[in-house]
Amino acid sequence: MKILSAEQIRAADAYTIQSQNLRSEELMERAGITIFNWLHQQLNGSPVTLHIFCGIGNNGGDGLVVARHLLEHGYKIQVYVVNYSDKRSQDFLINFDRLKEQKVWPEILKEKSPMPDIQDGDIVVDAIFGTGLNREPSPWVGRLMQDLNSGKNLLVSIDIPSGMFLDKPSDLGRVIHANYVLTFQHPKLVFFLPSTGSFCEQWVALDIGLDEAFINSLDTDYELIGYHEIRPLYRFRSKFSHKGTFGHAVIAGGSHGKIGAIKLAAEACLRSGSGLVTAYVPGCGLNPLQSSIPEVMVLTDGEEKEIREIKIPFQPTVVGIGMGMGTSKPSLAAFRSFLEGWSSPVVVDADGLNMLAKEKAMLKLLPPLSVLTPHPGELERLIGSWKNEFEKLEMAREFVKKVGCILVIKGAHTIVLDKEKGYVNTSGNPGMATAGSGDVLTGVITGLLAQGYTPLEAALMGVYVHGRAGDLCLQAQSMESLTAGDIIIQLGTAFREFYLEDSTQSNEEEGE
Ligand SMILES: NC(=O)C1=CN([C@@H]2O[C@H](COP(=O)(O)OP(=O)(O)OC[C@H]3O[C@@H](n4cnc5c(N)ncnc54)[C@H](OP(=O)(O)O)[C@@H]3O)[C@@H](O)[C@H]2O)[C@@H](O)CC1
Ligand SMILES: Nc1ncnc2c1ncn2[C@@H]1O[C@H](COP(=O)(O)OP(=O)(O)O)[C@@H](O)[C@H]1O
Ligand SMILES: [K+]
Repeated sequence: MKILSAEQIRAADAYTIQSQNLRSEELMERAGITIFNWLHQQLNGSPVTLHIFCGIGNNGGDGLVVARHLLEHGYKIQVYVVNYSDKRSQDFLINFDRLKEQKVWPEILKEKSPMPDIQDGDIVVDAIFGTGLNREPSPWVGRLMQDLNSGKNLLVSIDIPSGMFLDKPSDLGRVIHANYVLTFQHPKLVFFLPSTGSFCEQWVALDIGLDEAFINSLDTDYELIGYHEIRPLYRFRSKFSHKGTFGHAVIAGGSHGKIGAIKLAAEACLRSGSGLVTAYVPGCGLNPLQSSIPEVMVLTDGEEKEIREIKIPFQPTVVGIGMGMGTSKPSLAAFRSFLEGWSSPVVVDADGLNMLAKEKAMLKLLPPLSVLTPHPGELERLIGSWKNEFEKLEMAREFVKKVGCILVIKGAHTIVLDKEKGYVNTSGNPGMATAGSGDVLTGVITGLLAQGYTPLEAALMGVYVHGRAGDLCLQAQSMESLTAGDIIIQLGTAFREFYLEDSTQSNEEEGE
């Protein structure tokens, strides 16, 4: 699903009005009714009081439409106009009059107005600012937002939490902390970034009939990926395939005390369908690997405790490298000389990334379209520090263009970047913040590359399937107990869902 910028949202809005021959107030009515229907479905006529805070633009206009429909369906409402400007929009004014026709006179809140009386358990609907925010809210509006945030009320934001910019950092002291964001048609990038995402606890994208053909024609910087985007990439196996069809992956790394990283990555690689898997480890890895995963072949370095040279006596399809490897001078030299002699995409993780950060000249040795899988700490070592999430993404995009790689920025919503686009993943859960889960991801991506998926496909499918396997773990256990090994076990079910016609996946429309 495409993630639109503020400008693209305005364009889709304008295009829809024109192509469907609508008046803008009719689109607002449709938007407001859609929000009302969602609320009505959840509340089912409950006697709770809803306090609707409206700005003076179109987001406020939406709030007024919602208020009118709530009233018509017998809900108890209190409506406020947060009067931060005199420039009321046309459609706001139309709906302001319609509400007054229903004998509702909203309370006008100004700088010195006392905070309205809201009882614990009442619901607050936030329609103060939408996508038209173009400067910081003034301090008194910020204070009102803080008061609303500190109450014991469910906070439902229309379109976006008020005070949040879509394409630049926001002053988070002046942003509504929404329990639910009822957004129009497509989710916004800020819902998925760590700093702003925590202000959007759950989001729901509501279809208001914006022209999807037009939206599909837009070239967006970001896309959301879930089951429906990944399934078409899935390749069914032909009846006459054999293990040679699915490649031979090498998982290289490990050092004394860190052979487990290779065990996890190699097993995940195998369970993602690589025909053959060989682990390349220092001598101390031989026995533990041979006894724990007999399906995986093992090659050892002459050294016992760390890798000092990487000599692979056959031509592997793909190499995943760096997990638990350490960054000592001899290991770095081995990595460098491996890259000098290697020309097809590699998957680099963990200490492989740290070595690239230590000796940036090695980045030039990376074969084109190699997949790099940093967590935030590794990313910072690679690209330098950033002031905010937007700068981070800009810097990461620059890096991708310069190096010619695919970058998998790991996190709650992992973002896969190639030179064209960013893909925001929707699967996964905080239970996956556990030792070794990144090693599993590297194994999965390497296994997919071994089978012939392109590097971008392997990164996208790998990230989605890894998160999905993590989510499946929670059907039988808790976030606390989840281990990286459990994720490997669930890979089977996660892949199997691609065979099923009617999967129950629907995380595109609703997220947390
Ligand atoms: N897209 C769609 O498909 C649909 C969109 N719809 C709805 O429209 C919403 C966008 O509405 P919007 O453009 O009127 O802007 P909104 O956020 O209400 O702000 C109002 C005005 O406030 C001003 N202003 C800005 N910052 C300020 C500040 N800090 N302090 C003071 N003033 C400030 C600024 O005007 P300015 O003063 O700069 O001229 C701005 O124009 C969108 O989120 C959705 O809810 C639906 O109705 C239909 C379908
Ligand atoms: N809160 C979270 N929600 C979803 N996925 C998460 C969360 N925290 C971590 N993960 C995932 O778990 C993995 C952690 O990787 P990493 O930090 O490299 O772990 P390790 O180094 O222990 O292997 C990443 O794929 C990341 O996206
Ligand atoms: K809002």
